[in-house]
Amino acid sequence: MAEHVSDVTGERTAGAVSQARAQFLESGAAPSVRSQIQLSWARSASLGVDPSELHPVRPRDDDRGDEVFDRVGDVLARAATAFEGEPVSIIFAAPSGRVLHWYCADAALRGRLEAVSLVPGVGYGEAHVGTNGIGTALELGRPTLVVGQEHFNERLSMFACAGAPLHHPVTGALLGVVDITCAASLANPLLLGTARAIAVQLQDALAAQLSGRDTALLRDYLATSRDGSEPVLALSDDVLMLNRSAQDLLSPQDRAAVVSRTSQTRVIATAHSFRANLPSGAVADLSYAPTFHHGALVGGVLRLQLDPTQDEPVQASPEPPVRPTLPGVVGVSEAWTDAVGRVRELVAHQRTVLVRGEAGVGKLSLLKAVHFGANGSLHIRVFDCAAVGDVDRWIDRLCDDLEDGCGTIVLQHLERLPAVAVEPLVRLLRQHAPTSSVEGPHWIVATHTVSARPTAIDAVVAPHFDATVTLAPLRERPDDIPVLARSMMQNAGDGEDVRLTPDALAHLARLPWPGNAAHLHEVVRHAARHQRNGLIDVWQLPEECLAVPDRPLSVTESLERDAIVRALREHRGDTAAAARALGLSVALLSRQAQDFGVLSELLEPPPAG
Ligand SMILES: Nc1ncnc2c1ncn2[C@@H]1O[C@H](COP(=O)(O)OP(=O)(O)OP(=O)(O)O)[C@@H](O)[C@H]1O
Repeated sequence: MAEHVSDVTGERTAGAVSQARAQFLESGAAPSVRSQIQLSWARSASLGVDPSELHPVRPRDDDRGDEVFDRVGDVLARAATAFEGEPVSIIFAAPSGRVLHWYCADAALRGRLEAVSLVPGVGYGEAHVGTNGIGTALELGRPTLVVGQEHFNERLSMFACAGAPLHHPVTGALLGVVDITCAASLANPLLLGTARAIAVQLQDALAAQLSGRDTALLRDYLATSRDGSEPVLALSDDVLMLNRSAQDLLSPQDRAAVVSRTSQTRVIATAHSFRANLPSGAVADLSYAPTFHHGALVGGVLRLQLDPTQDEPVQASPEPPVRPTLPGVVGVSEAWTDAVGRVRELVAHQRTVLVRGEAGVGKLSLLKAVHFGANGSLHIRVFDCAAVGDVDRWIDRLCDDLEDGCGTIVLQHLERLPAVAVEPLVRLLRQHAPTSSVEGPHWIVATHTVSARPTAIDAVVAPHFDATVTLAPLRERPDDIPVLARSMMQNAGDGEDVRLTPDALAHLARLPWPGNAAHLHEVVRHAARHQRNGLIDVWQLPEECLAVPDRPLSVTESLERDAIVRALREHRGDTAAAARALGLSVALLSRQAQDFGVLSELLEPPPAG
């Protein structure tokens, strides 16, 4: 066997490497040098690296090295303090070989490093400067020591460099390299062990930044999609990963449908298969394997095949926008369209109208909508009866605006009118009635939130309006709920195409909505803010939608309900695990879940299918 001459400590050996290098530069071969150096020299020569002079290049910032350095920089800085006062430098470089950071407390060494441009921003890959601790470790993907004349470039032969690559703790992707550089005369095999130990510390720091749940899911995903030929997805509540084959195969709509369909069966803690019809018309066969972390279900990995008879996914057509009944409002129920028709007609005939209904039912929205001009202008002035202040001045302002004749006066929240303002307002309504036939839009309408018991407003003020229109609560016009929810989602998506699945829309239509449209609006906005893949299914709706209590809940009870729903959702219907997470007994959790009207599907995983 040829004697390898790279024993880094021997004088005689250093001379032999020098000779081998000269031989290589002359003949292109140097059999006596260890093979990894010989191959690196060959690569350097074929890349056209100059063996005598350095030509520093500054590679473009095309890798994610800075981002990685941000995450491990503190650990590296701490490791570097161990070398304070020593003539060594610790360098971190990106996968491209671009030096990102260096620590060097020794002024003389610093000067020598600067002389060879071994400084941040400069490329030290093999393609830039030939064989060296940074570039060759990156090329080989393993710790590498390069000493003195083993450097391809003569100018670097005064150094010894030990490079240890930094790999992603889960994916194994190359993220950079830690290099220790010192004078060649100080070369020591321990340099390599030290560089490797620092790289391990950095990798541990990266691992600590990953949650155990994510790591478990990622590991299963990588194991399943190893050869990359089969479409694979991994998903949990927070993560969605697709390999290239899955990305190529699925249109965004099909992708969202697969995720949605899977979220319904993810509560099942055993591997299972199912079929799904996709928006493109294709049929997908899906095999799902759950992932566990410390015994808890965290998500799972999905292998997918499209039915071979339908292998050409068709682009799904976009969901048609909801057509508003009037500008800014939608509704299809008879109750809604009747109310709109009556208000329009009364306003057109300059009659004073009182629009009654529960809180948040859409009284003001309806009045605004009927007053939108063709040019988008709004011809109303809203006076909030809850903010009257000085009654005389408030009535004066009302009169002025009526005389201006440039719009309808809306008295919002008439039920909150202070008692002292009742009589002056009644007087105004009486005076106003005869003038309502005068040309110009100057009539009065009001919104009135009804309460369980009649109030003074019902008895004293309401009779002075020409007509009353009552807008039914949402629970009495469930047909409006899906159109309202879709329209609200179109506006809440912030430019993104976010949708509620048909199941989610149907589920929303079954809920009682004590806060009416305002309540629904709040829920839609919350769901849009927390969505991850553009499609919101029943299980991604806010906690309150997954429980239907048969009585109003107190604030504390609502918080308890949310915690129970969250835990059941997180543990995929495993009541024992959810109870453990909440510190409750299973019996108490079940009792409370029942009391709060938690959907039974959350307590019993749905069957696969
Ligand atoms: N028909 C509708 N179409 C679209 N959005 C609606 C409709 N009805 C109500 N909304 C929305 O519901 C919310 C509440 O509506 P609005 O303020 O008109 O209710 P309200 O009955 O006047 O409430 P309150 O009496 O509590 O002040 C608003 O965000 C509004 O945009």
